[in-house]
Amino acid sequence: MTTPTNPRFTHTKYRPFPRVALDDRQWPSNSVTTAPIWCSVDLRDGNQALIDPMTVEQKKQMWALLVRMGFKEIEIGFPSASQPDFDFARWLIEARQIPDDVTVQVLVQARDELIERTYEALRGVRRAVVHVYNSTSPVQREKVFGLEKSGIVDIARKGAAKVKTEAEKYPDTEWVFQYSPESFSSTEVEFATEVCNAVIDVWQPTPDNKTIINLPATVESAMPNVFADQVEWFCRNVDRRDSITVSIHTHNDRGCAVAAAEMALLAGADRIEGTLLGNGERTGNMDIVTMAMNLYSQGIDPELDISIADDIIATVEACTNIKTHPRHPWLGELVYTAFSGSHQDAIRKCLAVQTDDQPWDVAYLPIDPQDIGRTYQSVIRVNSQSGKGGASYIVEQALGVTLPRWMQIELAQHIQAASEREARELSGDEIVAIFREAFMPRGGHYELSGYQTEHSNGQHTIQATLNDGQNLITLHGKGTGSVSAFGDALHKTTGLDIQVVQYEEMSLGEASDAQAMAFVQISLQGQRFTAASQDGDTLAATLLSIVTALNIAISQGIKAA
Ligand SMILES: CC(=O)SCCNC(=O)CCNC(=O)[C@H](O)C(C)(C)COP(=O)(O)OP(=O)(O)OC[C@H]1O[C@@H](n2cnc3c(N)ncnc32)[C@H](O)[C@@H]1OP(=O)(O)O
Ligand SMILES: CC(C)C(=O)C(=O)O
Ligand SMILES: [Mg+2]
Repeated sequence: MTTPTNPRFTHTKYRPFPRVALDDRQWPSNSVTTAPIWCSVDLRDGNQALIDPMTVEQKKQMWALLVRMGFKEIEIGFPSASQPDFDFARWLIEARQIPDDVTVQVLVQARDELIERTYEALRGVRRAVVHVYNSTSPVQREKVFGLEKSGIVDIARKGAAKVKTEAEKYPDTEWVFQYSPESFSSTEVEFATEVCNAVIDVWQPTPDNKTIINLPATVESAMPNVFADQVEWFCRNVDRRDSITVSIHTHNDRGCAVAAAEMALLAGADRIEGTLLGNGERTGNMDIVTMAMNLYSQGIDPELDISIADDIIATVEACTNIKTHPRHPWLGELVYTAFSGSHQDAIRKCLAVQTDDQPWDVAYLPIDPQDIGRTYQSVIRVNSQSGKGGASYIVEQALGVTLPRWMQIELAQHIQAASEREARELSGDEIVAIFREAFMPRGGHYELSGYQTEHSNGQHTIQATLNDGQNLITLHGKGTGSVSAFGDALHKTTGLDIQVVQYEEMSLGEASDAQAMAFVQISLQGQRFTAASQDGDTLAATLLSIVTALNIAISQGIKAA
């Protein structure tokens, strides 16, 4: 047993949440196949949790983003509680900012004067959801409200009645009523259902005129499977199930808000409330972006435009003053980045064979980062944990060629040494610079000034000119190919026994002025030297790369005769 440093760290003062009696639960066998009705509560629940609540200007910015993303239901605030919320509602209505297919929603406590003010804020709106709530859990009943269950039912029933009678004063608006038994997940499910049934009895919804019943995990206090049981129990027992939209509103206290909302869909819910990137009270509201991307990555249309990921992050950060964690699911800066060698190797190999007409199937990348505007350049980043795949990928992207495997191994050694020396990540530019410095150094002992080749009777001959900085040296050689003929010519001139161990040449493009790239590894006095060269002609590129490899060898102490 570990003795905690702080003696107050005592688990025995907490109790497990009681399970729901639902032995024939169905939800574990269900699947989610379509997106739910989404409702953004960024402008209300997200806003009420901020150090500095949004100004009207920030609310306008957030509103524009939510509409652009395709939200059809947006909770715009608590207009009876604050003047900015009231003013924002008036601006939306008077400046005709609400598209025909978007419905605004507002929250209000079950208190008469607040409900009246709420309708004033909404005067003239085409369609709106009036969302009324009161708390139902034992702790709220006993310690906050000091009421028996009947008193709580009474608040709900009276609030619902007031919502209904006020609505009648504004007959030109299409009103939708929503009720939340706040702290639903911490309430005995039988009692929560009883309170909702009392509200339903007041509102008398029909299949053509539905009421929204929103089930909040105001504070997440149990595992998501317990929440799913509560939702399934509720859906089975609530009155007029066909006349209500069952909505879910989870918070993230245990880190499972998305999981709980997903399981609630399995359990029969129709609608999900949440916020972008999960801003909200304490650990936040359910993150709609994460849940929508979870659907998307399963081949389900999320019915929200998340392709504008960077705009979403920028707007949320500008309106909330909260930074996005680099490992935030789906959208964080690092979530499509691999530093480790084996991941980079797998990603590179999978990307090389992935085509647009096949289902996405790339190891370590659950979706194509390009779908949300991320480039493959940011996918592979290199530090001391990286192997040959990562650095090669970056050089290949920069040069437009595929490096031969032996070249990748050589490159990896240079990169590993540099990243360990620097003790940090190497940028793409640095990696390309290391490649060029190691394998394509400029200058050197010899410069290839020109060459001519001939081929007859199966034999290749070459005449080449080298400049050693002082003299022009003409060399002659023969062999079974131009490369071996050049090796022979170098041997005769320098006295060095140069064996071309590996070489590969490739074209860099389709156009007639295409550049060629050659990679070569020579063996000399028991050592290997690797070089690369680029030229308009493949043979020239190869000969240049041999001269470069020879120059590298000389620069490392190999002496010409
Ligand atoms: C889980 C959620 O997110 S719920 C939404 C929470 N959001 C907010 O509260 C943000 C906006 N709220 C506010 O600005 C203020 O609370 C206001 C303006 C609405 C009301 O302020 P106040 O009149 O000072 O009341 P306050 O919010 O402190 O509520 C306390 C009183 O309302 C009662 N009350 C609280 N919630 C409710 C409710 N949903 N329905 C009915 N009565 C309620 C309490 O029992 C308490 O009554 P008491 O004064 O008789 O003891
Ligand atoms: C008002 C309700 C829906 C709420 O925000 C909550 O219970 O978390
Ligand atoms: Mg909430």
